[in-house]
Amino acid sequence: METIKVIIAGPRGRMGKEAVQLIAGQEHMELVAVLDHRYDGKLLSEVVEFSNAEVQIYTNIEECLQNTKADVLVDLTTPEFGYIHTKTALEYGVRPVVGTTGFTKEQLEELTQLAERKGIGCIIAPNFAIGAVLMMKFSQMAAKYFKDIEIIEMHHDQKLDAPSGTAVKTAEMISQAREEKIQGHPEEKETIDGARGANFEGMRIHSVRLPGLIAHQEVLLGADGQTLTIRHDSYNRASFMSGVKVSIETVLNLETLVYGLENILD
Ligand SMILES: NC(=O)C1=CN([C@@H]2O[C@H](COP(=O)(O)OP(=O)(O)OC[C@H]3O[C@@H](n4cnc5c(N)ncnc54)[C@H](OP(=O)(O)O)[C@@H]3O)[C@@H](O)[C@H]2O)C=CC1
Ligand SMILES: O=C(O)C1=N[C@H](C(=O)O)C[C@H](O)C1
Repeated sequence: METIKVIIAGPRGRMGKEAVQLIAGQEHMELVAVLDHRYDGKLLSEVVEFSNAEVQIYTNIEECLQNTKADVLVDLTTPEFGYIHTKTALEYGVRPVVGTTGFTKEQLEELTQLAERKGIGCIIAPNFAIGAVLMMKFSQMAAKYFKDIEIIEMHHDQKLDAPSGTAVKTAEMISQAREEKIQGHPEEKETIDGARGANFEGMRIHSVRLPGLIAHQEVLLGADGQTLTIRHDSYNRASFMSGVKVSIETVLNLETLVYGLENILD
């Protein structure tokens, strides 16, 4: 297998650090540069404690892409910059693997069209953990029989986007198996704004943010006299790394944008 040259954007972050370690452990992958918004020209090992990655930090994405001739850019940054990085990478013919969440529907559509036009692969995966993908698929299956659904996503309090990318993807997948439905009492009133959560085609999404949490989600499905709860927990960021690895390998063989890890797993 040929060596896959990888750039990581956001290498000092919680996910980015884990991804740097992942690449270091792969014989068929090489970290050729990292993209940050600080420490231009320094080595990653100089700015991240316990890192021995002797790889250059770039703060300018175009310079980074031109100088490194990478195959794949892994983005683990913020909704604002993740979108810019993905778009720029596609324009330069570098395949993005994007874990960053919080993109709008319009941004996803635009990136899909750009990848199509360029004829190169891109993977945007709101959740790289296999258990989370199964939770979404099981919820979609159950929605055929249980039409009333509430999603409770629970994350650490440093998270920028709400609802989480996983919750949005779950709701989108469920909506393929269930008609839009008004839930709860048709005349219910919120006496405190937001009490019933966000409304996605009648499904309710509740976002919890607390220190101590990492990434957790429950999908509650109700029917006459019974409820079904489908829950997934990530207890560390290593839980996401097998999905990052398979995405880096798979994106090389794609010619379009794929949104969701469920679309590339066997
Ligand atoms: N798909 C999945 O399975 C998962 C996705 N995520 C998503 O990944 C993203 C990152 O999460 P997490 O690691 O927890 O967040 P962190 O805040 O820990 O990391 C983000 C990193 O990006 C850096 N950054 C900010 N702006 C830029 C920029 N312009 N260029 C390069 N780097 C930049 C930040 O630097 P600084 O701190 O100096 O601002 C920080 O080091 C989020 O969108 C999150 O929702 C998270 C977990 C799993
Ligand atoms: O910010 C996080 O931490 C996570 N973000 C992703 C999301 O928004 O769904 C994936 C996972 O839940 C962790």
